[in-house]
Amino acid sequence: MDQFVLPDNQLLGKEQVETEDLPVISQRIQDIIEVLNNFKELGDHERGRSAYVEQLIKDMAVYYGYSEYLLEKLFNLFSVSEALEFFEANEVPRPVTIRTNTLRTRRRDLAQALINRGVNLEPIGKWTKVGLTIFDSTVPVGATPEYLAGHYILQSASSFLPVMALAPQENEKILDMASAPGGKSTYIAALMKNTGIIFANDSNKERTKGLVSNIHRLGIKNTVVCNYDGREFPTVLGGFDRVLLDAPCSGTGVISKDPSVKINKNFFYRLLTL
Ligand SMILES: C[S@@+](CC[C@H](N)C(=O)[O-])C[C@H]1O[C@@H](n2cnc3c(N)ncnc32)[C@H](O)[C@@H]1O
Repeated sequence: MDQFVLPDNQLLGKEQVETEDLPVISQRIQDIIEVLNNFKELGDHERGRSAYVEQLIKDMAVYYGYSEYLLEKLFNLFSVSEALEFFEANEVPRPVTIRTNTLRTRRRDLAQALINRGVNLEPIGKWTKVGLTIFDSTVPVGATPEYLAGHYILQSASSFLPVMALAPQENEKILDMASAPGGKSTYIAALMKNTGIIFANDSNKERTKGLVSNIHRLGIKNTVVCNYDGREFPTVLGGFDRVLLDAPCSGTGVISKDPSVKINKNFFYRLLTL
């Protein structure tokens, strides 16, 4: 690499006023990453590594549209190249995925029924026997007769994992402490084959409406919906075999669906008080 020189403040001011020239910024991001990966040989030791990181955060904030606040948090979590991969991945839309409701049908039968309706799909991967990825469709997947009959639920593949880790067993007593709209509770119910009992709780009454509607649509009979602040549970009811806590999150996992998370600082502050 030719010697890369960090821009001074005068040049930066000019750049911002004139254009916010994205190709220039993109090139500088690449250059700074290269310098940071081999700072000993390529870096300006007088200005130090932190000057490069500071500039990188500023450039990435402009290029990818994040607040500098969130970028700093992410840089504390990831290495520079991991952070770059994360930002790039968030620019690519995630495929729609669905989970077969095994209380109503088998994945093979569901796949065939949807293919017959013009849905282009395939199994998500070897790690799940219930998930399907939808590539495209001539019909709205949230309104097919199979959907309305509860043969599947639209659910991100990553949200199957906490339930798989919970590994609920038939006839157990399980608490899902923050459960609305019920993607995970209803998967737990399916794995328990509608036996035992699930307490599907959420502190937000309005959100429990969606939960109740999913429970009805998917034919679940082993679930009691309740509306407490999860922290009250030890005094409400106990003796659970397993407890799932899917607490409110920062939303950074759904940036590709909801780019407003990139600049939503308040949400982070609220999480700090949980
Ligand atoms: C990530 S969402 C849950 C998603 C759900 N587990 C699913 O798979 O569909 C977090 C939920 O926590 C609920 N929540 C927030 N604070 C809570 C509290 N103190 N007690 C119980 N639920 C709470 C929110 O209303 C929200 O529905």
